[in-house]
Amino acid sequence: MKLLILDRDGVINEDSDDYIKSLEEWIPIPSAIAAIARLSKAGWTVAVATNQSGIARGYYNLATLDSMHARLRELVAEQGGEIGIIQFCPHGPDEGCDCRKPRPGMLKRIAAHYGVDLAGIWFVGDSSGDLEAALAVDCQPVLVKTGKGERTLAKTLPAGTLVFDDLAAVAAHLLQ
Ligand SMILES: O=P(O)(O)OC[C@@H](O)[C@H]1O[C@@H](OP(=O)(O)O)[C@@H](O)[C@@H](O)[C@@H]1O
Ligand SMILES: [Mg+2]
Ligand SMILES: [Zn+2]
Repeated sequence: MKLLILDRDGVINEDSDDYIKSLEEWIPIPSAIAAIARLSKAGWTVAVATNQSGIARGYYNLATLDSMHARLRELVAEQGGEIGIIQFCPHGPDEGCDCRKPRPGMLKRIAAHYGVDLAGIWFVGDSSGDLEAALAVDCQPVLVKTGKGERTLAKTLPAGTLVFDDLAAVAAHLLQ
């Protein structure tokens, strides 16, 4: 199974240090939407694993989060593709859940959903926590320079991390 797992904020859509608190603040990266559609049409399953501590912080609610994900699905479908499972962690940093990246709980749930092993599956993110979550379950850590990616690139990266400008470049590599 060709499975690709994506972080959301900073990879699929623009990120903000003030969180993405409303549908209006959810600004897709156009080339990322096109990349997801291209991958999907080429037989890839594209899943998402996203930290959404803004829920626990009271910045927005589940209905708002669902509206962002409905919009994401709509935009990809308009280009003939589809998004697979979207896993999110609604918890705050102090709740000790197993799903908040850098813990790999969401990646494990995605693998279980599709009945696949995570070893070597690419997980594309913009933050250190994404890369650490990947390593925790033997996924291939992939950093993109969009979102917080440039900031992450300025720090020491885990050995073996692949770096691409953006999701479109990741898709071009996978589809070459
Ligand atoms: O990149 P993904 O995982 O899709 O989502 C990240 C967001 O949930 C937010 O995560 C927060 O981190 P804290 O949760 O406050 O540590 C901050 O980095 C925000 O800027 C960011 O929008
Ligand atoms: Mg991110
Ligand atoms: Zn969680």
